[in-house]
Amino acid sequence: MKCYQILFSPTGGTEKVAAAITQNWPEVQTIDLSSTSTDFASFFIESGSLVLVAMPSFGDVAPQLALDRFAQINGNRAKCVLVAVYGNRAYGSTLVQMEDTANAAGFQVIAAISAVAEHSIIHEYAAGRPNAEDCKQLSAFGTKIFEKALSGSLAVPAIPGKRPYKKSSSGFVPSADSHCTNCGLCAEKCPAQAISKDNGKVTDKSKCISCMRCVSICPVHARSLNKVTVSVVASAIKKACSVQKSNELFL
Ligand SMILES: Cc1cc2nc3c(=O)[nH]c(=O)nc-3n(C[C@H](O)[C@H](O)[C@H](O)COP(=O)(O)O)c2cc1C
Repeated sequence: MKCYQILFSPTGGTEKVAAAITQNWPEVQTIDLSSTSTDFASFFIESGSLVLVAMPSFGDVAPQLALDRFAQINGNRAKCVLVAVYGNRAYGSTLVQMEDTANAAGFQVIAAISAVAEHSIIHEYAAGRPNAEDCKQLSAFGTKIFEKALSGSLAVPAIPGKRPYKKSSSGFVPSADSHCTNCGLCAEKCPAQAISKDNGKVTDKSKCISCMRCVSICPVHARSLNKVTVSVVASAIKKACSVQKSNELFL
């Protein structure tokens, strides 16, 4: 069985979760939804394949940019596993939104997972997750899913989440301080092409999806969110984030 992982992982948490789930799968080909140079409509997924699709939850929904790119891939009736990764607050409608997109793109959803990873804005929430215990559990989920795919079962899992879902919205636009050397890495790696290639201090607010990739990859740590905004958000979600959430498998 041919295996794929279709990933949107701006700061690496989603990628870690996906790696744990697919640990015992045969060779896995990666399709990176953060790429700005890929023609996603050109992918041909073989019908017998098993495809993992993983995205972070941003404000209870999936990042629209990632959904739009995923929607271009022709699922060709391949079996599909949806993974929503979140920072220990909540994942809301993320999985059902991914389910609707997967079905419309021609995939057959046979499983879904919600998994916790370090919060990419408030790093003290879910710090260090997925940890070794998470990875062991996620890998066991992956094995169960692989067995279901091998069995040929197309039973559709009951996936939690509200429809209709709210629109994804952002608003946290990172800025660069005087340490910025204008190296261009953030502009090159920004999934939304929101940062000027000529001047790293210029960000197009209408394009920025607040994914935090630029903050996480800046080699001189010149990029950050407004500290007051971060502390307001941290207080607002503190209660919801204080109870450690478990990873969930819907099979
Ligand atoms: C703009 C934004 C919104 C987020 N919204 C939520 C949320 O609603 N619930 C939650 O638990 N975590 C939320 N998070 C945390 C991410 O879902 C989590 O850190 C995820 O692991 C990030 O994936 P990545 O490391 O692959 O980028 C948010 C993060 C960002 C940047």
